[in-house]
Amino acid sequence: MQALVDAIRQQGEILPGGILKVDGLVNHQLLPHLTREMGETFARHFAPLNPSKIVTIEVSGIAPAIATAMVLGVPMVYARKKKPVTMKEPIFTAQSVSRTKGGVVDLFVSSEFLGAGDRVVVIDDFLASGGTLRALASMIDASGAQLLGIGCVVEKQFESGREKLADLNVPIHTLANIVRMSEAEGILVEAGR
Ligand SMILES: O=P(O)(O)OC[C@H]1O[C@H](OP(=O)(O)OP(=O)(O)O)[C@H](O)[C@@H]1O
Ligand SMILES: O=c1[nH]c(=O)c2nc[nH]c2[nH]1
Repeated sequence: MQALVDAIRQQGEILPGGILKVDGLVNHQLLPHLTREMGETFARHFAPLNPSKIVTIEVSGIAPAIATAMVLGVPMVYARKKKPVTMKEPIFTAQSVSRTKGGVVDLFVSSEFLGAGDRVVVIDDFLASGGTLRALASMIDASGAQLLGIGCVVEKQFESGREKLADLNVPIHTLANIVRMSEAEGILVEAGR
């Protein structure tokens, strides 16, 4: 997605620990035209799989996920990181490591909104080590739903998440790919894959 690649080139910043800051378009401020195009692009890519639901993780996955769900006309469910009193049992849960806040986080999805018969496409903001998507995939599996594919806005190729998730046997589609980044070289970003 060329507009996203251009925006990352313009706004992306390298932070310590191999973190790419794109707060101006993905993780703090959202740009409607860019978010809409993300949704349209994911929807075009995954529509042939005929998903019944889009699943993501709060908080930064929500915007691209709802943009995709709106085009496809299916519900979007997001895994919560704190269990509210309203959440009905049984609940599917897993743990992941937050890359931007540190520490282990719990993920919760109620069986009220995910279960056997659901055909799921997962949409998230970042594919880095793949740990968060692994955790979400385990919850989808536990629910009896079928995982059809994974879409991420930004892939950090140098963290090899795609290879680590290969055993899930589902297509992974990303919109921008960070091949590598360093203070010396800057951010080498190309179209997703
Ligand atoms: O592939 P991984 O190494 O697991 O990294 C990707 C995850 O890291 C971020 O979550 P984080 O908790 O940092 O942020 P968020 O609250 O902004 O969604 C991002 O939203 C992905 O879910
Ligand atoms: O804002 C972010 N920047 C990153 O580099 C990253 N990696 C995983 N999750 C991330 N979130």
